[in-house]
Amino acid sequence: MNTPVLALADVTYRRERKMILHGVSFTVHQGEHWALLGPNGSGKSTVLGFCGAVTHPTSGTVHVLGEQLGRVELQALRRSIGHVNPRHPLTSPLTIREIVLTGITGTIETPLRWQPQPDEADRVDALLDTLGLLRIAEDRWPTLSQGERGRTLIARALACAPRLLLLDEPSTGLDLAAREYLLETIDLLDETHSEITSVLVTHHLEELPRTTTHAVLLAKGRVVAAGPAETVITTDNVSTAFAHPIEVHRHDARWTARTRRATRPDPAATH
Ligand SMILES: Nc1ncnc2c1ncn2[C@@H]1O[C@H](COP(=O)(O)OP(=O)(O)OP(=O)(O)O)[C@@H](O)[C@H]1O
Repeated sequence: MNTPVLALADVTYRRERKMILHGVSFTVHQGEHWALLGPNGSGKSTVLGFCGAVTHPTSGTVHVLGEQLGRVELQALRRSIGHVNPRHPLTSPLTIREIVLTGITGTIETPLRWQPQPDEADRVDALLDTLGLLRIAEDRWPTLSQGERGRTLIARALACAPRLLLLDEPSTGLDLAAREYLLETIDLLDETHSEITSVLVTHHLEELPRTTTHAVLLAKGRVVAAGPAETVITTDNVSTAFAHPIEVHRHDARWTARTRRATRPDPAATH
């Protein structure tokens, strides 16, 4: 078996005397698409911080792209990781094309006097095309819809040709049509960038792309279940994680969740 893309083994994380993660373990292999699920405060962002080589665990081990955190220069490792953060801290009114180019420089703004090489410009154009942004490539960030911003940030994350793509609640703030377009775009990456491994964080099962292969369900800093999506995202596991009776359904590779209603006597039934 190939070296895992991510391997968390018995990871704990403590901040200001508070235990945030208690023995989290899961392993991600190349080409898999993982979802990190759980209620508010369950530890999803903290786990994503390890996946992105941003934070070190308090104990346990984290291997990212074969390197153990704590024994490797994080900056170098991060160059192989594309991170889609909906709170992208851009302040200047860059165009979509300029923003995607900052994925190559690894910066938020365009570096002074930096010009892309012809092959880099071509790569960015190809990404703009894949993500349906070529026609509006000169539109500027402040004028973009949330959906256009989401797709721009995915193109930016892919510009450095990453091996691992992290998507932190990419559907936040999107209307129904924009969410569906974004999810279709993420599904398309399974064809256009089949070598990429991804981890997507969300609270909502409806926001899981069809191409999701695996999931980790967290609650209060512990793993409720981890593994193939269809064995993890079940009525029982989701109800346990969210401490609420939730009924989970899967149809056409998409998930839905709603409160499980107590069975009431059928008034039409005869006794
Ligand atoms: N630096 C910190 N200091 C103290 N507590 C922290 C720190 N970072 C996170 N926490 C706490 O750790 C817990 C897990 O936080 P985390 O942001 O990882 O959860 P989450 O599942 O991503 O939540 P949400 O869905 O609300 O974004 C929360 O209770 C949070 O308040």
